Amino acid sequence: MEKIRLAGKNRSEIAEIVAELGMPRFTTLQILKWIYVKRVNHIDEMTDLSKRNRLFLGEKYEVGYFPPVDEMRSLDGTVKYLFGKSARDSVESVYIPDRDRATLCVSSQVGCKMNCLFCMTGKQGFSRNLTANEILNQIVSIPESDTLTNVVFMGMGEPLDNVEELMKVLEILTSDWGFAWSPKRITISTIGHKSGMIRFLEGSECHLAVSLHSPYPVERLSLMPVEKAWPEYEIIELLRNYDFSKQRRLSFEYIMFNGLNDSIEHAEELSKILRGLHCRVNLIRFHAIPGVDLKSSDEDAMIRFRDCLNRRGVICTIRSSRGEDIFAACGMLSTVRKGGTRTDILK
Ligand SMILES: C[S@@+](CC[C@H](N)C(=O)[O-])C[C@H]1O[C@@H](n2cnc3c(N)ncnc32)[C@H](O)[C@@H]1O
Ligand code: SF4
Repeated sequence: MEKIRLAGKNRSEIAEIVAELGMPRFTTLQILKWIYVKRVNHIDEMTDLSKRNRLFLGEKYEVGYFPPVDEMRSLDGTVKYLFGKSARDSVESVYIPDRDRATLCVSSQVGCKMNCLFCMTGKQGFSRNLTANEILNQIVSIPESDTLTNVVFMGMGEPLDNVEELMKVLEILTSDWGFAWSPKRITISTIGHKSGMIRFLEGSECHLAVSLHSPYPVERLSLMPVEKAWPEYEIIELLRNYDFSKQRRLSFEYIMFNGLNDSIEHAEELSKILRGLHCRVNLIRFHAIPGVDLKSSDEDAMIRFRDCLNRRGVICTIRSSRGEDIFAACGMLSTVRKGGTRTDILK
């Protein structure tokens, strides 16, 4: 029988297990420390639990961290890791070192329901949500885990479409019984999933990035079917109810498509719809994907767009592209290859 994984469980879930096994209440904090502070791999290593309790616990449970099954290293130091049991049920995470920062871009779903025109993950359709265990495992099980300064949910999937598991991971990362990280080290990127956004904004202090890509609803709809269910105007109005002027940061992601959304009129309209919001805009180069007839804007167009927004009082930066030689850049994560094996996945 497969054992239940302890990693990914929050304080109240561990307390329930402790009660179920008739262990003393203080064991909850001991177990949490072993899983999230010491990050041991085996229950046997939890040496301040009695031998009998370790035995009891080990009958049904395991710690549940597991290493990546493959990796690919870029010339610029970026590393792409693959997690999962089979080619069709895998996800990728990307480790991005940059001077004094080391960021991990994590996945939240196998595939995605949202079907954005320009996204490789969207093309593969939706398979399933990752569990809190599988999300957290990406952060703990890479060799560089101890050096991480930031985590961004910008890998495969829509994190707010898996909001309950996401919230559990955020609780573990930011609680003093867990990793005790500041929420400022964590950014969630969303297509603008309205109900998930409300849950996230009310229940955490982490940063939010919203993928916008056009200030014009009809144009956005042609790129992102989600515009129909959750129009950008509604999302922006919703965001006006929250305070982003202090610790918590709000940003908008904007992929620059040549001749489509990169004109000065677009920049002007964008500055209008964001007026009064404490936010910044990140411009992203489009990474071409097979079968999609869109091109990235060139450097000059991006600089013009950025400067126009900055002149209008909207802080705007151009995001540097990393790991392109190993297809680890934004939106290029997709492990599914028809009939592929795990070894061809990373070729
Ligand atoms: C892969 S998504 C995951 C998070 C979430 N689902 C979202 O859309 O914000 C992370 C970011 O990558 C962007 N992206 C997707 N495909 C891309 C591509 N081919 N080139 C550049 N960025 C892309 C998305 O628009 C989004 O801003
Ligand atoms: S861009 Fe985000 S929401 Fe859209 S298909 Fe890709 S992962 Fe899903």
